[in-house]
Order: sequence, then structure tokens, then C-alpha cells
Amino acid sequence: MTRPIIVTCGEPAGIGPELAPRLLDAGVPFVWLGDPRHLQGGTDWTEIETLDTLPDQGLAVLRHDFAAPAMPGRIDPANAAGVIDVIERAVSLVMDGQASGICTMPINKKALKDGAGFGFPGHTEFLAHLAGNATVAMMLASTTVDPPCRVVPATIHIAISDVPDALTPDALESAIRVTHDALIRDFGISAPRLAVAGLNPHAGEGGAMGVEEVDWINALLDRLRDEGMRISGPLPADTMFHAPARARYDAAICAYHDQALIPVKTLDFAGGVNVTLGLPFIRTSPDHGTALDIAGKGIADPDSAIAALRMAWQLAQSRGRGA
Ligand SMILES: NC(=O)C1=CN([C@@H]2O[C@H](COP(=O)(O)OP(=O)(O)OC[C@H]3O[C@@H](n4cnc5c(N)ncnc54)[C@H](O)[C@@H]3O)[C@@H](O)[C@H]2O)C=CC1
Ligand SMILES: NCC(=O)COP(=O)(O)O
Repeated sequence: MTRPIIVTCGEPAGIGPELAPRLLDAGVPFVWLGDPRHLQGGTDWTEIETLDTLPDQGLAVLRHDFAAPAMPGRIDPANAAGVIDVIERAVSLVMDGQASGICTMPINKKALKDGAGFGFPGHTEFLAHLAGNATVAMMLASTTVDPPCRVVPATIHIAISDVPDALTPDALESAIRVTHDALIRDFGISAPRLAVAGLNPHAGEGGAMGVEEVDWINALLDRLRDEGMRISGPLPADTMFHAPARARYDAAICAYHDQALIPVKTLDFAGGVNVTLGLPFIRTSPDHGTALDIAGKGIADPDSAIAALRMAWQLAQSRGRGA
């Protein structure tokens, strides 16, 4: 029996519902979990009752009724609880072995907070919670550039003013270890090479532009290198993402969200995939958000979502979860 990937609907007013039928181009078994009222008119879909058998053509829909229909571009707070419930249901399906992984369509974090009191800044933190407080990391990975650009921010969805306090030795070590283990387990890289970005311009330039590198980052990386990990850094972040620099490492561990995500979204916005590392199940997502400004206009590029679905399937296969 083939166990499909669950694609969660994401924000009903965003581009997730119109991307759903485009995902058939990925050529992997998947089921869309959401309210069929939110799909665009003319979508070829079939409701399924169980994940055992998928239709020969069109979109397989596992129905999840929401409180309200959806208007592209216009968030309805009444639907916030449904978005959260769908993520929880997808996790249940994958945790009990009915599905092989999850590919999430984007959510609007503020809408979930305002509409349903959602207490998490994103999927990453919510999925870690649902998995029993798993220690996770958020990786954004290119799929169409060579050498690849894979980035992991050691602090994620927090204000920039909170970064210096949140970037503790424990947080950086955790991001490094989770990434190291995931590159071996899920990406088949037996001896991963990691590059760690400094927090400060020029990685602090010996304390002339910030002290975190000399105060503790150097010592942490030395300790991990003594264990045998292949780690370079702390490196100046502005010069570690051009192609010859990327050829020297398999993933970059960054200090904060934008330091990590700007390079991958600039190099490969259409092919970027978000992968949650460290979960007991596979979860991927496109790199983009809800794109409310273009929702319903039929111009959303499906490539990142397709890449995310394909990667979910590949990673599930590598964990022996697909069939
Ligand atoms: N995994 C997730 O659930 C993610 C959710 N978000 C959420 O999405 C919302 C909007 O975030 P933004 O920063 O505005 O980013 P965004 O990615 O939604 O949009 C940024 C720009 O890129 C364009 N764009 C995005 N995806 C596109 C596509 N597939 N084809 C063509 N153009 C596309 C949009 O039209 C917009 O001009 C926020 O609430 C944010 O939290 C953002 C990133 C990931
Ligand atoms: N900017 C990336 C992002 O917001 C993805 O967050 P998540 O919902 O995957 O945690």
C-alpha cells in the first residue's frame, strides 16, 4: 500500500487552494486536506474517505469542513480554527502511519493569532509542540541552484531586537546538532560540512564590531570540532553565500531569520523548500507565504509548492515511510 503525503490547505484566502490542483504535476501520491468549498471553481477533485485508495485522476480531497467559505485575498477570522485543526489532523494521520509525510501550504500567522488565539509563531514551533516538544530546526533549501543553498536560522520567528539574547550557546548548539543529524539521516550526507555565520558584521572582526564571536561562538565551535564535526566559522555572513563559498559546505547555520532566508529566497524563490528538521515525521512547505495580494488571480507560481511536495516524498522514501 502506498501511503500518500498529506497537503494541508493553509490559509483559505491565500494562494494555497489554487495551488492544490497544480501539485498534481509533482507526480507523487498526495491528498489535499481542506474544505472543498475553498478550491477554485472548475477544479477536478474527488472526495476520499480513507487514505487507502486515491482516484486515478484529479485532486484527492480529504474533507475538513470549515466555518465559512473563502474569499481570495480577504482573511475571515472565522476560518482560523479550521486552519489549525487541519494541521493537527495531518499530524495525527502521519503519526499513526496512514500518511508518509506532511506538506503544508502557507498560513497567515497573525490571522491565526487574531482569529483563534494561536499561540505559536509558525508551523515549525507548532509541529514541534504536536510532536511532544521535539527539538527542531527550520531549514530552507534550494532545489534548482548549484551548489545548493541550505540555511538554518538558529533563532526563528522573533523580533530582531530579541536576537542577541535568544542566540545563546544552547540555541546555536541545538541548531548545529539538529542540522548535522538531519543531513546524515534525511539527506544522505555521511560527513556533513557546516558553516556557521557570525552574528555581527564581519563576524565581529576580532571584537571590533561586536563581542559574541570572541566571547563564546569561537569556543562553542572549537568544542564541536573537537568532537569531529566539520564546521567552519564563525564566517562573515555577507560573503558566505556566493557560489564558490557555498561549494565549501552543505548547510549554513545562521544567527537569525533574515540572515538565513534572504540568500535562499533570492537565489531560488521558485524552488525553495522549507523543511522542519528534527521531527519524528517528514514536513516540508513552499518557501513563500500566503501571497494575499495575488490570491485568486491565477498567477501564483506553483513551482516552490511542487518542489516541497516532491521533497516530502523523497524524504519519506529515505526514511522508508512511503510504502
Ligand atoms: N510556511 C508558511 O506558512 C509561511 C507563511 N508565511 C506567511 O505569509 C504571509 C505573507 O507573507 P509575506 O512576507 O508577504 O510573503 P509572501 O511569500 O506571501 O509574499 C511575498 C511576495 O511574493 C509574492 N509571491 C509569494 N508567493 C508567490 C508565488 N507562489 N507566485 C508568485 N508570487 C508569489 C507575493 O505576491 C508577494 O508579492 C504572512 O502572514 C507570513 O507569516 C510566510 C512564509 C511561510
Ligand atoms: N519565513 C518562513 C516562515 O515563516 C515559515 O514558517 P513556518 O510556518 O514553516 O514555521
